[in-house]
Amino acid sequence: MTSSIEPEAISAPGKVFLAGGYLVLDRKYTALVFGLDARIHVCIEPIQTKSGVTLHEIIVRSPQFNEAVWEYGYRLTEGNGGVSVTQLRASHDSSLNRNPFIETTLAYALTYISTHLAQPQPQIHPSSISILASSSYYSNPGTAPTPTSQFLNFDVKLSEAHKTGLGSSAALVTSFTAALLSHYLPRDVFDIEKDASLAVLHNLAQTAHCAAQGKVGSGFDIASAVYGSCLYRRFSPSLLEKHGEPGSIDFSSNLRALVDGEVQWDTEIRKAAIKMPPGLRLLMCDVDCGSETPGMVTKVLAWRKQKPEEADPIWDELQAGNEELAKELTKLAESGNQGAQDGHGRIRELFVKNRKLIRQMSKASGVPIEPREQTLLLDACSKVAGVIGGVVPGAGGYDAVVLLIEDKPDVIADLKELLKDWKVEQDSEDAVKIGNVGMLGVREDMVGVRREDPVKYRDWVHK
Ligand SMILES: Nc1ncnc2c1ncn2[C@@H]1O[C@H](COP(=O)(O)OP(=O)(O)OP(=O)(O)O)[C@@H](O)[C@H]1O
Ligand SMILES: C[C@@](O)(CCOP(=O)(O)O)CC(=O)O
Repeated sequence: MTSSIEPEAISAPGKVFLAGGYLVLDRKYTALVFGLDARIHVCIEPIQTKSGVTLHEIIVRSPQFNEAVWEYGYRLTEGNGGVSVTQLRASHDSSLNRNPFIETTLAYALTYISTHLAQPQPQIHPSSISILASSSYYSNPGTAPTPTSQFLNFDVKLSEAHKTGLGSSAALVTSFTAALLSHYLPRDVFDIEKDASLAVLHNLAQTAHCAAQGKVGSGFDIASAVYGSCLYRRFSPSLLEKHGEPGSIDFSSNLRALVDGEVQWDTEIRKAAIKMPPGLRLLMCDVDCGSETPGMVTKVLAWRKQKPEEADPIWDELQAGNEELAKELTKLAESGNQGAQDGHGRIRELFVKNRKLIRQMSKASGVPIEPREQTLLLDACSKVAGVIGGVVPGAGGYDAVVLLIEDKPDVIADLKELLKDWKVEQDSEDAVKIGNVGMLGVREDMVGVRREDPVKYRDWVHK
């Protein structure tokens, strides 16, 4: 079998989590996730070596950031342990600047690839990989190298970039995995246009992301990076507890069985269950102030365990509200926005009701999911004509708000005017000074992972 010697490029979308944060960590509940038109692109091409020279090296670059180059050596391990990856130093005394998402994804994807190539010595040729991200993933100002450039140069190190919370690691792991599989496997084994290959991609990206992230998430962000907007029910966490690590005995065959679905995945991804009605759109506002998701998750789950009698009714009511919201949006979309005459009354009510439950959850758990500052912001935005409703997305906190609005320039202009001088009153005891509130240039996009034309990235790849 021969793999592609042509460059390949793949992109995957970011996400906004409209409903079901915290609930979705439990398989009894679901989440409503929209993919966004902010994407992470990965372009891969072979490194040409002089004849007779055998290199086992993969170079990864993120050319929008300073010092963002990671070089890896790779080798097949004994005991069916798959491919192990070692980061190489640029020089003897330079320190390692690690990127756990790239390193882990590389080891998992190369291991899976090696199981499909000629045994006992699968040939994986050296390659060079470039990562390019839409500017809305980061709030740092950037400059366009040319007037028509699709991407910005941020001129900071990746560690200094301010994330806007659109799920950069999930979009990266998904597009990176898809680019490696498309490049190293023949089309009849992996073809991103085919459903069976999407399932392989989902399972592999989910497994690698979970390993790199420390097994904290529900996986909704990988599901939407692969499939786009969807109603999501997570997989059982026990699925990802037994495969071992790269280099451990039988990792290779365990991973192959897991990814190919020999071990049954119980994830539910329903694309048809969510749609955006024509004439409406999502709009995201980035609040220049961060929150720590893992710490919030730990606290909310601890409270739920301790006080199920308080938490369970909130979980059940929120789930009912979330399901109805998905149904209303889909019904409206399928009717071509018929029924919008009442100003989307039922959808408005559902936003209000769900927010009330989220505030109850915040108060009872002591976690600032919709803190007062965000309540004030959401209330003010919701009063702007043409705004149907809004929520704190995902885990909530101080990071962002997402609004459902009529897709009209006037509505956006009025919101811009409101946010221009937005300030939080400082009279409450817990007042956290939320910074500037900016609008992110993103909206929902139903499309998941897709193939791109590598020519688009030529200037960045050969920078
Ligand atoms: N352009 C990029 N190039 C290389 N690595 C990146 C890039 N963007 C993100 N990453 C990797 O993803 C990590 C950020 O992932 P993390 O899960 O913390 O945030 P996120 O997915 O954007 O946010 P959230 O889960 O809040 O939506 C970075 O530390 C880096 O390892
Ligand atoms: C709290 C949680 O349910 C959602 C987190 O969403 P976000 O990363 O804040 O968009 C965690 C998860 O599902 O992984």
